[in-house]
Amino acid sequence: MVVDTNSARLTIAIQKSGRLSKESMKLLEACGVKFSLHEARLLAHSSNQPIDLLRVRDDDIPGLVMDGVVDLGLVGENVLEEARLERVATKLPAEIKRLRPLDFGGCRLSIAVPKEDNYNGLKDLEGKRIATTYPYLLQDYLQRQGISASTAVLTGSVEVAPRAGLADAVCDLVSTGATLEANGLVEKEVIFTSQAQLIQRPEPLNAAKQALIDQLLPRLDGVQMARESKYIMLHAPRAALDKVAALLPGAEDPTILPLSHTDELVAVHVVSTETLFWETMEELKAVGCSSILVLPIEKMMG
Ligand SMILES: Nc1ncnc2c1ncn2[C@@H]1O[C@H](COP(=O)(O)OP(=O)(O)OP(=O)(O)O)[C@@H](O)[C@H]1O
Ligand SMILES: O=P(O)(O)OC[C@H]1O[C@H](OP(=O)(O)OP(=O)(O)O)[C@H](O)[C@@H]1O
Ligand SMILES: [Mg+2]
Repeated sequence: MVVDTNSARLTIAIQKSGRLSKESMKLLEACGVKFSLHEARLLAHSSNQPIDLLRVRDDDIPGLVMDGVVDLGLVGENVLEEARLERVATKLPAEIKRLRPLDFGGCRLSIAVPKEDNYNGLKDLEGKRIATTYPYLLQDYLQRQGISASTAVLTGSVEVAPRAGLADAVCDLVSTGATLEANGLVEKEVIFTSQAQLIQRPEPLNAAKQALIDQLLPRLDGVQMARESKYIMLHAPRAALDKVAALLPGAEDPTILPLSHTDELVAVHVVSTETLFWETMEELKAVGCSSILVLPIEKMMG
């Protein structure tokens, strides 16, 4: 199969099955791009937009975008930077355009050692062997820190390497830390922090594709902004409005509405760009607010 990048159809590469797949699909759907997916199919056509999805292993996404085989890709920064370093080292094209950071796939790449080790700092890794799926990111970091250590490259089950006698330490992705803990490892150095990114191939796109992207990006911003925002409604004592405004995080220009049954209370409606914690709701109640509602927002446009 050859994807025709000169056609009017925009091609987007996403992870077929893994940590980023569901969120990638959800985001595109929230932007109004519909797909009816056949699980086994590599290429899926959108039913309402001239957009095709190429579903591949995440490791292949940076190369597909850098080589101009697809127009856009959704991929973790860790995989992107690893591919970039590898391609620079092997003199392959490594340019991409970064369009947007995405609000999912947050994790860090960390060096961890067995919990029984007496680790006192990076110098303890000198001359050691570190198991990782990210040899270029790891060596780039070690070099900058002036440490010389060897790498054992494993594409999976990195965290079992020390117990299996394959390495002294690991350099692996961490989110909650549960995987490290379950394998008797302790996180010592964060070498890279990552989240998913929307990337574009470096050459300019034809007018039809560019028009699609120009429509897609504001939608994507609207979806991401809406996810972080809440619509808050409450009744507040007129006399406490200043205190209420100070308590509401990231809330600008609240709408103040009169209530039919009382002059002392007013209804306040406001979009807040930050999470409203229980503690803040309790403080609002303490200054006399009642009927406090926090609602999710689906879409936003300025
Ligand atoms: N625990 C985690 N929490 C959040 N994001 C993560 C976590 N682990 C990995 N990620 C992000 O999701 C990406 C994909 O992770 P996943 O484990 O699905 O990859 P994979 O096993 O390499 O999949 P593939 O089969 O596509 O190669 C990672 O490269 C990283 O950016
Ligand atoms: O700190 P934690 O929350 O435990 O997450 C870290 C784990 O998550 C990822 O693996 P994943 O669960 O995606 O499975 P994989 O081993 O198949 O990649 C990553 O490779 C770590 O092993
Ligand atoms: Mg992978």
